[in-house]
Amino acid sequence: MAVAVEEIVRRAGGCAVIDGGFATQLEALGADINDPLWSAACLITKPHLIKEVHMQYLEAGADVIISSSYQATIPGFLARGMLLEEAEGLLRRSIELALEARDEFWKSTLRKSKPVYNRALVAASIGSYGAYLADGSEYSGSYGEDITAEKLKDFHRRRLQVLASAGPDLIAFEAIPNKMEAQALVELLEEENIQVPSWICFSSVDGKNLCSGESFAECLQFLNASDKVTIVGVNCTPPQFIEGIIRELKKQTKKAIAVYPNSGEIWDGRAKRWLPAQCFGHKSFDALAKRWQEAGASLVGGCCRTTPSTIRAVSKVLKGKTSYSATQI
Ligand SMILES: C[S+](C)CC[C@H](N)C(=O)O
Ligand SMILES: N[C@@H](CCS)C(=O)O
Ligand SMILES: [Zn+2]
Repeated sequence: MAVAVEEIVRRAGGCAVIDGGFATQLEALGADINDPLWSAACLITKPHLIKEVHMQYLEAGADVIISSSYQATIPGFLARGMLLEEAEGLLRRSIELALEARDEFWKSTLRKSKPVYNRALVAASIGSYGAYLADGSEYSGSYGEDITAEKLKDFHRRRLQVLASAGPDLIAFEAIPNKMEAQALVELLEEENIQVPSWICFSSVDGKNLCSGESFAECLQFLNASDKVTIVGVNCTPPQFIEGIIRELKKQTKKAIAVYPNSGEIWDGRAKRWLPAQCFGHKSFDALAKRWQEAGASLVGGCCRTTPSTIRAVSKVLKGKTSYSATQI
C-alpha cells in the first residue's frame, strides 16, 4: 500500500471510509446532470455545488473524497465547443475543488479543541471509456468490435497526465467493466510513469465476474504485477455481491481492497434513470459495511444512490465510536 493510504487506514482504525455517491448528492442539491458529461457538467455550470458535496462527505466522516472528474473527458469537453486548454483547465479544477474543500475542512477541524476527523485524501476520479460513451456500457463492458487496448490508452492518456499533475493523493479508476480496459490502464500507468498511487475498481452485475463476464482472477494476474496499482476493488455494484467479491479478491491478491457499492438500484442507460433495487435482505448498508471490513476490505464507502447519511452511518460503525477517530497528523 502507498504510505499515504497506509496512514489513513491506520488512523481510521484499520478501515478507511470513502465518500458516497458524488453525482447522487449533486442532484440532491438541485443540479441537473442529465447531460452527456453527467456530473462533470457541473464543472462548467455549478462548481460551487461540487465543493459543497465534498464538504458534506467530509462532515459525514469520509477519509477519502473522490473528485468530480468521473465523466470529465477531453473529447467530452471539446464536443461542447471548448478549446483544449479550457478542457484541461476544467480537469485541473476538479482536483482543486476537492483539495480546497479538504484543506478548508481540515483547517476548521483543527480549530476545534478536540479534532474528531482525519485529514482526508483526495482521489482523482477516472471513469471508464463506457462512462464517456454515456450508453450504459460501464455496466456491460461491451465497447464494440473496433475498440483495442491502444485506442483505450489514447482515450485515457492525456486526462490521466493532467489529473495526476494537479496534485491528488490518489488516482481512482472507477467502475472498470472489462479486462481490456484494466490492462490498458495498467500499461498506461507504467508508460507515463505516473507517480501518484492508483486504485482500480471494477463493476460487476452478477457478483462473480466483471460486467463483461471476465473473471477477477485473470485481471488480478496483471494488476498484481504492477507497483503502480496499490489498491484493487469494486464499486457501483449491488451491496449483496460485495462480501463474496472481497473473498474472491482476497484469494487472488495481497493488495489492499476497496469496496464502495451502490444502493442496489440498477442504472437504465437508455432511459437514464435508476430502477428499483432487488431486495438484498434486511441488513442495512452500514451493517453490511462492518461485514466487508471483517471480510478484509481496507477501504469502504458508497457509490451511486448512497448519500452523506449513508457515509455517516458507515463511518460510525467502522470507526466504532459515536464521534470519529480523533487523530491529527
Ligand atoms: C455510473 S452511471 C450512472 C454514470 C452515467 C452514465 N455514464 C451516463 O452518462 O449515462
Ligand atoms: N465517483 C462517481 C462514480 C460513479 S459510478 C460518482 O460518485 O458520481
Ligand atoms: Zn456509481
